[in-house]
Amino acid sequence: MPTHTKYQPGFYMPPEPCYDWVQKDYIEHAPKWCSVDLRDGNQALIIPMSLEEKLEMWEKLVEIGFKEIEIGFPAASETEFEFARTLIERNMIPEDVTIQVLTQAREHIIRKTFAALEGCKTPVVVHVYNSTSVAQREQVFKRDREQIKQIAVDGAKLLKQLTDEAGNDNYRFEYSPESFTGTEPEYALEVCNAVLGIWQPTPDRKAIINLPATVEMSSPHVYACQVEYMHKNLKYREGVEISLHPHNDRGTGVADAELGVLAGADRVEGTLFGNGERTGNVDIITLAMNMFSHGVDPMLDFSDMPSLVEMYERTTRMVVEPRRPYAGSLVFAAFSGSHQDAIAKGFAWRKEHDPEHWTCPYLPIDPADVNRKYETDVIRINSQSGKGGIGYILETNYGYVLPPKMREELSYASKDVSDHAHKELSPAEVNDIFHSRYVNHPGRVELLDFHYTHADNNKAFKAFVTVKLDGIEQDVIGNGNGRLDSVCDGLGKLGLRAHIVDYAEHTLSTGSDAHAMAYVAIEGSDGKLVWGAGEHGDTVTAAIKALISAVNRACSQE
Ligand SMILES: CC(=O)SCCNC(=O)CCNC(=O)[C@H](O)C(C)(C)COP(=O)(O)OP(=O)(O)OC[C@H]1O[C@@H](n2cnc3c(N)ncnc32)[C@H](O)[C@@H]1OP(=O)(O)O
Ligand SMILES: CC(C)C(=O)C(=O)O
Ligand SMILES: [Mg+2]
Repeated sequence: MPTHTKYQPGFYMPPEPCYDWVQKDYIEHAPKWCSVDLRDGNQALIIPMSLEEKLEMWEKLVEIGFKEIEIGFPAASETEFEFARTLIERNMIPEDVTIQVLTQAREHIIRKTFAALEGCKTPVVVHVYNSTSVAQREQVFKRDREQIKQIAVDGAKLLKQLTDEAGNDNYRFEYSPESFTGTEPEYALEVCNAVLGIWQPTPDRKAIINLPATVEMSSPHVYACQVEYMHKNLKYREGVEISLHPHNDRGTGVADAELGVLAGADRVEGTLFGNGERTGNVDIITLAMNMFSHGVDPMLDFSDMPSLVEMYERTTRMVVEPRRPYAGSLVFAAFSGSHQDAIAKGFAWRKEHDPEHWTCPYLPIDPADVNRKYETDVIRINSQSGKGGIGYILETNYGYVLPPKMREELSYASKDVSDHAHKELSPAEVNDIFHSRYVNHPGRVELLDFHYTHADNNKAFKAFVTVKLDGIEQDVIGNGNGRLDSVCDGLGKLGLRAHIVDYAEHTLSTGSDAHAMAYVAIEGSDGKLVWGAGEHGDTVTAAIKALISAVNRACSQE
């Protein structure tokens, strides 16, 4: 039987209070971003990307606007090494993009890494790491604090030496106390300061100290305190960029990054859609779009999310789950009635009152900003949907503006269909339900012909109507104050109930043929409303057809 008693918190709070970050309410400008898709993302795939796939992903990352990209772990495999060589030899690295490579703090691996970089003229970050956590010191390296610090120092020295030998002043350095979150903060600080002592960074040639939540071990506020402690105590702070590298083991990688930036970090390493080891690296798309939704320019372009999802799924063989923030197929979808109603009203309100800003209920951003479609992605119909949604679907897709009470009735009818079929209804299916129930509805009465005379300055109408009633042709004359009224009178003379309670009409602005739509409610034998709709090229015919549809439906209910 599994028991929680074998677990205990494995993290360490800083030795001094570090809570300044609490007083900041949002991130005011974008941090430096570093994509680690081609390294941390790639090393966690069932089948790592091929050279061609890495190249395609690289081009997309550049297009999105990443200025720092960890391209791989060149000592890991031939593909990784070749990828670095390909970018360099084919001059594929834009001048304003810095490539970054990862190496363990081991001599032969560092040397191989430098070999992969030979001849690179554009800026490079060489990123070296060793684990500093209590668990790894004891269990993996079996070395004490001084010895572990020495691994970092030796690695840092070798990076500096090889860079000096090659005369590469376009190289900068990054150090990660890997498993930082399982390391005592004061010890992590000691190791990082020892590394910085070797590199002696300056504001002109900054070093990067990366603080990975290699395994996320605590609530995000603890990580924020750890980051703030490093921010306040690191030596050479003016010459150091503090970088975050959250993973997502507890599901709060995004919160780690956001609080870590508030706590003083300058830079964030992460991946598209949170790809990466185990539960993934922090999702840079979510971080960037969270800023965007606060009105802050994230300096990354995610304006075509569907094509990004397509490229990512193809090259990594991973899946973007439907509820992945800003990107999943369902993240803008409203099935439930009250949400649909609020969104439809929000759209209308924005159009009329404040087209410049986005305050729509239930939608944190405008779906169009990530190339998602209002027509298909937002209001979707199933058994949880309501009249607001049905009205929106029919209006936006087909131009039908149903009277509110009719919308309500149609929404219950659609709900029923969806409930019994156990499926979502497409706009076309909703339209079919609408047509088959209401529009030009057949029954006992069929309109064959009509014409009018009018008198008293259009205040009195005489309708001459020819119908087939139960298959027998009949002529009837009706009088009334309006055209429809006079037809009602005529139908009444044939013994049909045709007392109009509600009426609406409009022309259809969409489509090549100009059409008219009319909606009529008459009182049924039980006093309830019976609706009908008529669609025709001519407004008056549409109205009479709507009336006859309602009459036919009322007859069939008697
Ligand atoms: C949290 C992270 O994402 S870190 C990045 C992890 N990514 C990867 O490891 C992917 C690429 N790695 C690889 O392809 C391989 O690990 C290689 C080619 C780099 C090295 O492979 P190997 O030589 O077989 O060694 P391996 O990686 O298993 O490491 C084991 C040895 O290195 C030591 N070691 C591991 N990491 C480090 C480090 N950062 N610094 C110094 N020594 C290290 C271990 O203590 C162990 O030492 P031992 O041989 O004395 O027992
Ligand atoms: C190499 C380091 C930065 C890493 O990927 C991690 O600690 O998660
Ligand atoms: Mg990582």
